[in-house]
Amino acid sequence: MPAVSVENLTKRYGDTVALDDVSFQIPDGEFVVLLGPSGAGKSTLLRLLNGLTTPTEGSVSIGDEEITGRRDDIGMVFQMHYIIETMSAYRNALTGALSRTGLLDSVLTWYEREDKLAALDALETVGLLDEAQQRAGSMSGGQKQRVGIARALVQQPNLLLADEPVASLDPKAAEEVMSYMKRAARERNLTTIASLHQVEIAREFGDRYIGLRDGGLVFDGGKDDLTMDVVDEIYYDDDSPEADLAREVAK
Ligand SMILES: Nc1ncnc2c1ncn2[C@@H]1O[C@H](COP(=O)(O)OP(=O)(O)OP(=O)(O)O)[C@@H](O)[C@H]1O
Repeated sequence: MPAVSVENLTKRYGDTVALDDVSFQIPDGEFVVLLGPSGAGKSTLLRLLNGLTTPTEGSVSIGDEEITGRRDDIGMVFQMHYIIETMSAYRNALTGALSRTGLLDSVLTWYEREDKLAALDALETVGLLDEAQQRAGSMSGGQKQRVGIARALVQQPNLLLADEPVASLDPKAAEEVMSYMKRAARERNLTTIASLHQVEIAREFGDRYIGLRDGGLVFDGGKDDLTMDVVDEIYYDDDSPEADLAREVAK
């Protein structure tokens, strides 16, 4: 059974078709990169996968369960990391256990021993064990994003979703963050879907690529199939710097 099944998924906002009859299946443990210009529907798809919004038509299933609302077993990493700057990396990672612990317990700092171990384990996975007690606010953008990944891992997700996780980082930090995300996914056989603007980084990390344009699926394939023509097809009338760079890299 696939880890994720998307069947004829359509999302309309009034007259806007944000996602148009999209279908695909993702096997367990695959690392999928979502590509597409601004407005293509990437965030909408991630929000549907996370149960943050409901389909107009079609369905999304995790394993054999159709998603009907927000779920605790789906980890999310955002462009803005939303970590708490005054807390240590460790305490930020621990908040990933909130879905199991409950808000009151977390405020009173009653975490289970297994959650504490999970937080340390997750920090180790993202290369921040030595910085566990460092105040998150004093960390670099890349380190903060790695704390965000650790927090998502503590949630013990069955699916990891990342919406433009490295868009606000310089290329070196972006590559580092993606390396750690890939490592986390590999080590835990964690099915991951990450939307990325930077095709040069995408090329390095994806097992598979899904290209969206105007809400429709225009590409679904591996690295070798991600040719210049395909990139042009995905970004056809987008003249943003990211799209120009994408074409440059695909040459
Ligand atoms: N809540 C909403 N209400 C109305 N329209 C929306 C809403 N969310 C998304 N849209 C529209 O749906 C389309 C797809 O948007 P979406 O944010 O999914 O694209 P995207 O590929 O993630 O773009 P970006 O890279 O800029 O985030 C756009 O036309 C957008 O304006």
